[in-house]
Amino acid sequence: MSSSAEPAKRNGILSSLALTLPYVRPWLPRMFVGALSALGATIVALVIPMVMRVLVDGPLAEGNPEQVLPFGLLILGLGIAEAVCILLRRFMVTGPSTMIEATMRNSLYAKLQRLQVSFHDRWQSGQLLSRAVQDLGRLRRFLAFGAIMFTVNMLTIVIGMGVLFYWSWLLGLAFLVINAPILIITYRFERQYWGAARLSQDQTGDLATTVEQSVHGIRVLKAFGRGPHALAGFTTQASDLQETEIRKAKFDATLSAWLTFIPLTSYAVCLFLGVWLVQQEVLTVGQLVAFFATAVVLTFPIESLGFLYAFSIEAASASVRFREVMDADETIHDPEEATTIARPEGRLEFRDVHFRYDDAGPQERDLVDGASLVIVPGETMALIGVTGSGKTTLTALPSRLYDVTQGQVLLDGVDVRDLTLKELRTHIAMAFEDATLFSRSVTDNVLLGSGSDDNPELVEKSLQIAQASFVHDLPEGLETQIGEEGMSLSGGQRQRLALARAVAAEPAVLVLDDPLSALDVETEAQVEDALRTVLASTTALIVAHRPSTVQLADRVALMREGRIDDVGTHSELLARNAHYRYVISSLEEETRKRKGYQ
Ligand SMILES: Nc1ncnc2c1ncn2[C@@H]1O[C@H](COP(=O)(O)OP(=O)(O)OP(=O)(O)O)[C@@H](O)[C@H]1O
Repeated sequence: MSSSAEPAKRNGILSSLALTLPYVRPWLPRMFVGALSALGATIVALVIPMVMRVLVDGPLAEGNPEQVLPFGLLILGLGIAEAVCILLRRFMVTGPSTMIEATMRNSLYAKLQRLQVSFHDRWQSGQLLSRAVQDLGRLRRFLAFGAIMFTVNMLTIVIGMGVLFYWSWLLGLAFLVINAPILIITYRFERQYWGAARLSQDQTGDLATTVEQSVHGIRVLKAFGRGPHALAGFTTQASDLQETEIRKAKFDATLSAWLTFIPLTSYAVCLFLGVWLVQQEVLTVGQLVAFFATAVVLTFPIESLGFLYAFSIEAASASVRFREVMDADETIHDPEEATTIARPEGRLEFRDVHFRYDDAGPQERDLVDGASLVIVPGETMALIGVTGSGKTTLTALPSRLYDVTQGQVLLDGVDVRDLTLKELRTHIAMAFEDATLFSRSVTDNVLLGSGSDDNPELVEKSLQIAQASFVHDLPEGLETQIGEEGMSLSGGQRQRLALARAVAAEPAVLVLDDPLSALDVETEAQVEDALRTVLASTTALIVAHRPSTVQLADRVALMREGRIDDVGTHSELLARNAHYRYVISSLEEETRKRKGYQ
């Protein structure tokens, strides 16, 4: 999903922020105390002018300087009370906001784990990364500071207005009328700023995707000398983001200017009016001082509205972006009433299976278009077909990386959709051509699918079968941390480790999507020999791109135009199927070419 993807319909700020309520709710009492403390601090700040009025109209006007000390002490006490309230606010709010952020981040990560592969096919990694890191950080800061200050400042303004009216309703009214246009200005600001805030967050996600992709593909970029080209693309994206940030800053600056200018204008008008009222003896000097002391207290809350309003909009937009992921449909999930297979035998059946990707055009035929195939327990079935015939796609269906769009995949006669995903994936393990490893130790990588964290015998056995004993020569043996995605290993080494991982899962069914493609022919033969011993008890479906892999199999299934065209032993198919002979001869041709290169 890119920045051009349709963002969720724009809600109001409050309803967007309310999307985080399930995570905020447990902490509301504490945050409420925090808000009360902040309000306490503000009220204390508002009381100080009142004390000053009494001081000015009383002891100072009457010429009693000895009474100034108690007033001074009172103001000092009020100052201390204000500081304590501010401390309490921080204490009450900081912990919850970090807890909320952590809970939301964990929920997001858990959701990403649950979401089907087709979701990840559609969404850019940077968009997910920026939501998990940047948006949630923004929400935390808003909850810890913005939300409380916004509420308190609004309350301060309302209470302060009341106090201004108390000192002089005429001055209060003048103050209110002159400041009223702020409402219209902030309304316009919200409309402009919302779009820019969302755009900037999406562009940040796009930028993160670009960084991620270029780091991931750094070898390709370097090998093809495309670094400068990638940099040019990145620079364009970065300057798009910069432009959006400048637009935001302009909106922000315009609002702040109005929020400074309008209250100052109102002070000037109120000053003239106030002096005149004092001359008319409608107001005392003390009341006028108190009015202005109160109005000064309101200066910061009014000015800060611009910044806090922008902050709220950004947090609201971040909250919408978070929910867009959280609300994504989980199309592949556990059944309501799951069946279980206590002792799987490993009979795998594709029964009239159809599948098409979400982005397939309506006129296109199904990519898997009525495939039927039975693999009996302990059998090794090779799957071959011309490139693009749908072999990889078919192998993704048994473990429900994608769900069939019609038909059934059955394990021991049970529809795979009737098992929990956890159980299904303990029965069926996969190894892919593109071997993905994690930045963890060799042991952790091998045991990833085994359900055990510590099983040295199993690790050793699996490594032997996958001909991956090279790991013992790594600097720290099995405890060596593998670089990100196994980048520190060769392609063939990575594939062998991924194969060891699939073997260590000790599944009833092993699905191997051409996991030996990066191996030299000799190593492949050794792995195949070792696999034969394992596969004797395991049902296996192996996508084959080399004739030697086909010979490992008990039978071969030929895939053609989305169907299983023929099934038989290698020699049977060679004898009776012209298309099979064509596919095999192209595989032989490819293998010859590859050998020529080696
Ligand atoms: N995630 C996806 N979303 C949309 N289309 C896809 C996706 N993955 C594969 N395809 C399309 O499905 C078709 C079949 O791909 P698939 O990888 O299953 O074929 P294959 O027989 O394994 O090919 P090869 O032998 O080259 O590995 C291709 O045309 C491909 O473009």
